Amino acid sequence: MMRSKVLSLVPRATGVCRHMSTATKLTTVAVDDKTGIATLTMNRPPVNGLNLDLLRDLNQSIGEVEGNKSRGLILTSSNPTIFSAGLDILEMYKPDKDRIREFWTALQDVWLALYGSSVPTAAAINGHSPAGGCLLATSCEYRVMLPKFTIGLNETKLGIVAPKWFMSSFLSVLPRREAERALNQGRMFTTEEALSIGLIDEVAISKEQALDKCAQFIGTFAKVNPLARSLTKQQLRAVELQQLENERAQDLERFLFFVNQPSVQKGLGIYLESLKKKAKN
Ligand SMILES: CCCCCCCCC/C=C/C(=O)SCCNC(=O)CCNC(=O)[C@H](O)C(C)(C)COP(=O)(O)OP(=O)(O)OC[C@H]1O[C@@H](n2cnc3c(N)ncnc32)[C@H](O)[C@@H]1OP(=O)(O)O
Repeated sequence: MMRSKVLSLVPRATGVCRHMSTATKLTTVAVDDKTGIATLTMNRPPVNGLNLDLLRDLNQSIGEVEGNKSRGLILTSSNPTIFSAGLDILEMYKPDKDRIREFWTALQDVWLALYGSSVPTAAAINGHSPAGGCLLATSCEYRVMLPKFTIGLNETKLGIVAPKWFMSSFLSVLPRREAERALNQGRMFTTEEALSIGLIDEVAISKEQALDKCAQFIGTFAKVNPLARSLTKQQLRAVELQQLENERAQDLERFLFFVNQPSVQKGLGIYLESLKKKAKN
């Protein structure tokens, strides 16, 4: 039975799905009654750009899943072609000085909550997943992706630098040599390339199949003691988590200094223009 207010009932393949969150607007959490697995869906048109509001909602939803004793968390998108376009560049371009602090702090919070989540996590990557999208996906323990999309940390291509903790998630999935090369190149991988290098674990032909495969992964822990499993995961991830916890303030100042450099602002402006021109053509 659900432990928080049930707002609506929606049948799904595996069982009855109960939508729980939803004081928030940009994310929803639906818990499958049969499997006990929560699906957290990002829903910020047009591209699930991670702005302050979406980050806050993500953080709240992850907290909700932690709190409601779900058996696992599947992260996905309501957009049929985009998992997440990464950070909303508009938050970083000509930023408001108070809001950008809150923005970066909210991103730190989301990473700490997702990478350090006590429940098993999986990403059903049902669309493109650049930069911050890849950060979210690689913070999960398992990734299933649909064909003909791309994923990667492309920061260097935008003239920006992925922070250490972005690299930590990436390095928890890829061998160091592959991660280093891809980060330096700002490389985006196709689904097929991502599978062959190990950046994703499986390919699915539909979102439904991706969700099922994620649920199967989470099901592999059914006979493992949950406390032992979560303590094991958290010990394995403790160094990276603790590093950001210890350096949060410096990390924020580093980001602010970097992003406010005139050359970085100019580069972000040019990149935004190129995205808009592409949309017009
Ligand atoms: C030392 C440490 C220091 C720290 C230094 C700082 C470190 C920061 C780390 C940064 C991490 C990041 O995530 S940076 C973000 C990186 N993200 C990207 O490069 C993704 C860019 N976007 C894309 O590639 C594409 O949009 C893609 C996601 C594939 C979807 O393609 P589509 O053709 O479907 O859609 P588009 O037409 O391109 O986009 C639709 C609209 O959304 C807008 N849009 C797309 N992506 C956007 C984005 N990320 N932010 C804002 N707006 C975006 C477009 O401009 C369009 O706006 P209109 O024309 O107005 O409709």
